[in-house]
Amino acid sequence: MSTRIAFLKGHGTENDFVIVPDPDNAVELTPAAVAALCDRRAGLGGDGVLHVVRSAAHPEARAMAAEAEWFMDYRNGDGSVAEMCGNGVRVFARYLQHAGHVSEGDLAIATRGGVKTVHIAKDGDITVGMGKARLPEGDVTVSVGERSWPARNVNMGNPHAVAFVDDLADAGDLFSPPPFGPASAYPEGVNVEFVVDRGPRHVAMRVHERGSGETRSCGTGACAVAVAAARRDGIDPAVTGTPATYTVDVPGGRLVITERPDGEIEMTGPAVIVAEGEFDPAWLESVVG
Ligand SMILES: N[C@@H](CCC[C@H](N)C(=O)O)C(=O)O
Repeated sequence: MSTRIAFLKGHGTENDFVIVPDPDNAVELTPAAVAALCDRRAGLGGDGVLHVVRSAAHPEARAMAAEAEWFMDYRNGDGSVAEMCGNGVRVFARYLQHAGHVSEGDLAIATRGGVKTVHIAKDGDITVGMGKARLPEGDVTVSVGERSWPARNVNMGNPHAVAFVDDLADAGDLFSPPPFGPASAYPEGVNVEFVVDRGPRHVAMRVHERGSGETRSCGTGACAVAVAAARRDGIDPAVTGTPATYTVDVPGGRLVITERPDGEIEMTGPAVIVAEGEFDPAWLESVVG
């Protein structure tokens, strides 16, 4: 890692990120460096890192460069790599706007989960085309300690297990021990959502994220929850020919999810930049060598 590195801090429904602008992909973000940046006591603190790189400069994104100028190289707080981050991609778009790279309107962002279309609205909210959900067949179970719940396996580019519970407090302290789904269904680990009903097409959730622990929100998780809730309610837009919209409350705010008859899912929510600065070079040296 070179010595002088700029950062920003941002969040989407309080799913918070350290943003590292690095157009030429010159910063070596090792897993240890990411974990140090995300450390809430000894580092800057965040659920993950949004590494902002031009697609043409990143080996994983070069093939998408003609479609999307910028690549969201997303990392979880423990340094692991994930395919997609729904709150992250809104905050990523907000950063591009803040830095003057884009203005209000539509843009395409490359992610490991493919190119996502993003709309920055005048009112400040950001809408992301999240793609289609996959619903692998087969029952899955999520467990916390001695307790288990049946869950729905939903893939939003990344893996989710959605469990409907009587009370969000049922899940207890999601950190000790963390919830898990069966390794056979989730060989790469899983994000677990616990969900309760709040009203017609309105649910609330808690989430334990793979690689980050319990967070205040998860955008891909909210999409997985909306789809699982719709199927549970007997609603499939592909069958009815009508879009289905669910409001999903998360501990850090609210997301609105619409599934269209063609299966495409759109998520709308806020994205905020809260600070910007430069890492202290001596500190960086000490944590990443
Ligand atoms: N917070 C994210 C999801 C981030 C990735 C996830 N932890 C994984 O490993 O799949 C979101 O808003 O979608």
